Amino acid sequence: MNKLRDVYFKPMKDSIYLKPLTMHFTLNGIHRNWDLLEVHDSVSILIYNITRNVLVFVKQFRPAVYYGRIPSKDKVGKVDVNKYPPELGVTIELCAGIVDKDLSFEEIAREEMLEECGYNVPVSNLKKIASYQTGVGGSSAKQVAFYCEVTDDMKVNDGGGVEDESIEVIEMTVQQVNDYVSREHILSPPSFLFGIHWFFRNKL
Ligand SMILES: Nc1nc(=O)c2ncn([C@@H]3O[C@H](COP(=O)(O)OP(=O)(O)O[C@H]4O[C@H](CO)[C@@H](O)[C@H](O)[C@H]4O)[C@@H](O)[C@H]3O)c2[nH]1
Ligand SMILES: [Mg+2]
Repeated sequence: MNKLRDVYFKPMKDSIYLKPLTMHFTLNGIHRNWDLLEVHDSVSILIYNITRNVLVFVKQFRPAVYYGRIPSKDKVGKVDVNKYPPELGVTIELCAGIVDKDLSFEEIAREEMLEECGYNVPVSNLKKIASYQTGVGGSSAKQVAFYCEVTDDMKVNDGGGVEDESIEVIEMTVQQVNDYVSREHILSPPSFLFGIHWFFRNKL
């Protein structure tokens, strides 16, 4: 259960995570500008626990999602968290992480599985399923998606992420995932949908 308080929005100061800039260019003889954000490349991992036949996901509060779900008029000043509870910003996602170290995509994926989900898995268990561009409007980067089968004896801690991350590890059966993705609005990113559909197509 997330307890949220003291929420307000301010313009961004210098960030080590996001670098805003404007690209100036001439395309087909027409001069144009495009505002964009530089972001990190990333990995995502679709985890399937073959001991109990469940898919393993992470559930977490996403500030950007929460922000997007509050009407503009109520974004001014302190946000009324009774009117806008934290659940508005809680997503279900694949285990995933940014490439912010000088490691291979596989090694980053291995680390994320351990930090976020508590599974200690050899790199050789990771199967690359795709590589694609995230975003494409305001920001874009490469994401490498992996599939990884795990067993209960690979679970060495509760997961939950590092430092101030507040991640809940959840498990869903194929039937539960099927019900979840049949909702009218799915509070999950496209990488999650991609992974699920890849699994339905290739593993069932
Ligand atoms: N943006 C930002 N602002 C802060 O103030 C800020 N303060 C700290 N951080 C740090 O950024 C890192 C983000 O965590 P991850 O490495 O696990 O990456 P994810 O956020 O899980 O993102 C992945 O998964 C998503 C889909 O599931 C995809 O869309 C992304 O492409 C993909 O990278 C953490 O170390 C966190 O401590 C901030 N990050
Ligand atoms: Mg993550």
